[in-house]
Amino acid sequence: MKHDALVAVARAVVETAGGTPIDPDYVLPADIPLELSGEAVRARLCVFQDYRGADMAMRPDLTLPVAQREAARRAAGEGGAKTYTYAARAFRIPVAPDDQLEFTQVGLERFGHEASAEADAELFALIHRAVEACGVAPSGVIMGDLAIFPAFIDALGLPGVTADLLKRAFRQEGGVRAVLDAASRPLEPDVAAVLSAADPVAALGNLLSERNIPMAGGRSLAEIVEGLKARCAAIEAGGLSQAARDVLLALREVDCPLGEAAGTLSALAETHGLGAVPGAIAALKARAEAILARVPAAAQTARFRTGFGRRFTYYDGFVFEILAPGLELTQPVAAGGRYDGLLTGLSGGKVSATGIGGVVRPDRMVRVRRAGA
Ligand SMILES: N[C@@H](Cc1c[nH]c[nH+]1)C(=O)O
Repeated sequence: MKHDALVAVARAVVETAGGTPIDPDYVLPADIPLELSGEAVRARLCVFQDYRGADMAMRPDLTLPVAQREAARRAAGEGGAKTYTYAARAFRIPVAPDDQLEFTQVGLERFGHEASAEADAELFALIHRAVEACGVAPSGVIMGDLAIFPAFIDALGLPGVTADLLKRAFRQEGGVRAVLDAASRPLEPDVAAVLSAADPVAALGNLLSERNIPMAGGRSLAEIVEGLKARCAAIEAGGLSQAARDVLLALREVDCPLGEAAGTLSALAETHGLGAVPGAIAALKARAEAILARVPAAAQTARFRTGFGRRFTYYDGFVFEILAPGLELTQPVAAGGRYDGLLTGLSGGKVSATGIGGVVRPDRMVRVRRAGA
């Protein structure tokens, strides 16, 4: 089957969820994807300036422009539960020579439906079915839950600044380790001098250029200064106990078959005497059971990783990627997850509604099928 035939097959599966077809704005104000993409996607955004000199971006996915439309619809006073389906173009600078900058995502976004283990499992099963209908047998599924790490942080009862710093650090690869290392030693004198300067952002810029240190990772100087201030506050608040460090390091490492995830996390919480985590773990357990009931093959293919889920920072619960033979780990054939806080964020707090969605990538599935033929 050629690309367009796979698009049609995937689309037919996705449309069994009902809903309205949509093809929203191609171009977004750049700050929306810049703020809501994780480092990996942020580095791959297609950004340009328009005639006003304003930074704009080609949509890197459909979730953002669809959610933007939905936030506007709700802000205009409309409500209810809504499902949108699409087979539409997205734009990212390729990670590999065989990926294209412009590619089609076939998927759906659902707003205002009850958030539950069943709803998560239903969405995952639908996307999994779309992959299978395209003739691709998933070689692996990676799942995460963005609610787990914050629940452990809250249960540890850390000072507020430290807890916030760690929750933010979790969103970056290697971030938690860096905070744990940094929280145990005082700020380097030249960094402390930057923070006490009249204009810390300018002082940081000078320090970096004096030392010939390039900017990497897509963060602005102002964001780096914010991070340093938070780190400073966390150190002043007493850093982290050895017990807290042990839990967080162990938590970060959890990578196990989906069916074992809840047990592994409960054991970790119990070993460290953390009483307040069971709610988040029970939600994970119910979801894992619902997924394994609907997609029995996931018992062999699906793994849970605490540290997974950083492609977009709008995710705040269940998140997954489906992998296929012959493609890199960075090239999933399907992905999705829950983002119950996104509409609130996009509307500046004017509206709120649950959100969940997922996509498949026919361009990658064509290559998997060709390689297997
Ligand atoms: N937009 C995500 C997938 C997704 C859709 N809905 C929720 N998640 C991506 O491109 O990876």
